[in-house]
Amino acid sequence: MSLILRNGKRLVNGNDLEVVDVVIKEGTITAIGQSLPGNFEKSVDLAGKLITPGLIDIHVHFREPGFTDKETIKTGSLAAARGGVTTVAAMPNTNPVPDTPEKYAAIQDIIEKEAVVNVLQYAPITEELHSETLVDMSGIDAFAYTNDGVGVQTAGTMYLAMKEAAKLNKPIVAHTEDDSLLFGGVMHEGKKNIELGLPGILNVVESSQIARDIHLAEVTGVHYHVCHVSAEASVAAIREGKRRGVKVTGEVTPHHLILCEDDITHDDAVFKMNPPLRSKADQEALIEGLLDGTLDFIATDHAPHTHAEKSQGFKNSPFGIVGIETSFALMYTHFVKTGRMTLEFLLSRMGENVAKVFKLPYQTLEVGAKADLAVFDLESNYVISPVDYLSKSSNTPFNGYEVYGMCALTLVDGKIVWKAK
Ligand SMILES: NC(=O)N[C@@H](CC(=O)O)C(=O)O
Ligand SMILES: [Zn+2]
Ligand SMILES: [Zn+2]
Repeated sequence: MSLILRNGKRLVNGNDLEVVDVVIKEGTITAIGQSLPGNFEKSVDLAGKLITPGLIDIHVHFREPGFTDKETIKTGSLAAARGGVTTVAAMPNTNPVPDTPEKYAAIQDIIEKEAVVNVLQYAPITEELHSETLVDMSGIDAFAYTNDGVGVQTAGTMYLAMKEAAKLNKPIVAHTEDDSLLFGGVMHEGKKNIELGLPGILNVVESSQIARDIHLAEVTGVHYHVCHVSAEASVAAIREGKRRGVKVTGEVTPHHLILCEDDITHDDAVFKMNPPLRSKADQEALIEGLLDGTLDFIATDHAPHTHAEKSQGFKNSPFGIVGIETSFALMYTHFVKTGRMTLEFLLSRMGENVAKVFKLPYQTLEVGAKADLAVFDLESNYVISPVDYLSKSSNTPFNGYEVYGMCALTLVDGKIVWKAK
């Protein structure tokens, strides 16, 4: 099968683009250039849209096995394709938790059969995510280990996990949340929770565990990666850790970069996620942290829940929002269109930098590279609408937002896995 994508625009540097055709044969890019001659079995006119290596989202919940009413590996990966995301990493807070080689292999089997994009599967740090017994890390050959969904509550367990992961040269990825500081909180402890009369979640719930873990990472030498950083003090702790030479990295979500507690209009669980939307000052610290390299990249924490589950208000609904279908458009609209970052910077933080941090293969737009590609329409706007989602769930406060940067086409291994109508 030979395919030519005509009249795309690739990034040269900053925000500068140049018109190119891209030829793909047997899943590989075989030519890039202007007005390329030749006969091809299939030709697609990109009409001046951006063509770029596919995005990587290192933090998603695909809910399989166990919670397939919220999402499956099939629907989650279709949603990824619609977002221009060609590689994802799925969290292990499934049922069962993949805490044995057999349970882990069972998920790999589903991925092999069902996934339309590249899906990596995390293994947990402890059995049942319970902070007690470490999984057999050498027996479960995952790219990284995490208990995302819950924090590792005891320092001793985290220390032993880090020692083992360091020995295997694998990262420890941490959802940082000290349960003893939670006091039943459901949203950020700030202004809005008082206005709405809801119990708050302190910033130190997160930042104190990050501080603990950075010290443990320093003595164990492990690569320690922090999920969904939300608080100013957390950014400061990571910045200081990096300065001391600790192998610490961090991610930030589009929702924590774009929203803060002031944007919560009323008691609606569409605004409920963990960690919560924090103060304006926290939001600004996250943006600064991303811009200065303290936070290494963007990940969505795509966390689908059913409409029924999310219709129970802040107190009773589960934490989490979807994000994989809208991450590029939201970030492009709010940060590149407004001049706060270049397109080059954004794409690196949604692709190349993620690959660098986790030592994953990264497909550049070059002859000889595997054709994992995304095409984005930067010129026209559209309204984010739940009826368009390929995800089973639509729980996000961004429904109704007007954005630029719709994904028009996605290819994995040279095959079209998403094409906008
Ligand atoms: N982020 C969330 O609010 N929820 C996630 C768990 C998590 O990422 O901590 C989920 O699994 O629903
Ligand atoms: Zn988490
Ligand atoms: Zn998560």
